[in-house]
Amino acid sequence: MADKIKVLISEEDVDAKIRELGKQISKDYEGKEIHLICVLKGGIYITTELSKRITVPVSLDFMSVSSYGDATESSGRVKIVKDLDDPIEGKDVLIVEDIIDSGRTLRNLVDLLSTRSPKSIKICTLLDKPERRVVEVPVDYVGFNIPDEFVIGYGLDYAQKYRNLPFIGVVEQ
Ligand SMILES: O=P(O)(O)OC[C@H]1O[C@H](OP(=O)(O)OP(=O)(O)O)[C@H](O)[C@@H]1O
Ligand code: HPA
Ligand SMILES: [Mg+2]
Repeated sequence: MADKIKVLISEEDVDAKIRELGKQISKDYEGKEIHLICVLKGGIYITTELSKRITVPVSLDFMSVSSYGDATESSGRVKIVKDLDDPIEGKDVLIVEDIIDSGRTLRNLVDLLSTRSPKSIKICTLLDKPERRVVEVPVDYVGFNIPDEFVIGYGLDYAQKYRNLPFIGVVEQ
């Protein structure tokens, strides 16, 4: 049976917010270059859209980490599935995520990448669930703060489905 999906944040609102984030980031990094790191798989949609709205020079790399698998709760462990292709030494790194939930994925990632001598590391996330935080993460750019609900769309999956929805939704049980 098809799942019933409720829209939480519309396509128009997501698009407008990403444009806004791109504008702010372009202003904050004026005169610099940004090395964007997309956290696969969830971060892919926001990364591509956001990068199109950034007006300073951008380079792009991908990292794949996984803590959820097909479950709806973080296992607490973060596995590196694919490392970056390029060194980040001396670069202004901006990590791009779809969501921060417990904070474990980004905490682990920031700790790991910090050992590689980047010039700076900042974080941009489309969604944040502050109520769910288990470990502290310094978040620089947030699209939307959302309540403690399991969301899908715009990169976010439920058992690997629904990443391709152009809005943020909730599966109604
Ligand atoms: O703050 P946390 O509790 O760590 O949760 C957030 C992370 O969980 C999801 O990724 P997931 O590990 O499910 O992999 P995916 O991006 O490939 O779906 C999401 O895309 C974030 O990366
Ligand atoms: O709410 C969520 N939805 C999908 N994946 C997730 N990973 C962390 N939180 C979520
Ligand atoms: Mg992810």
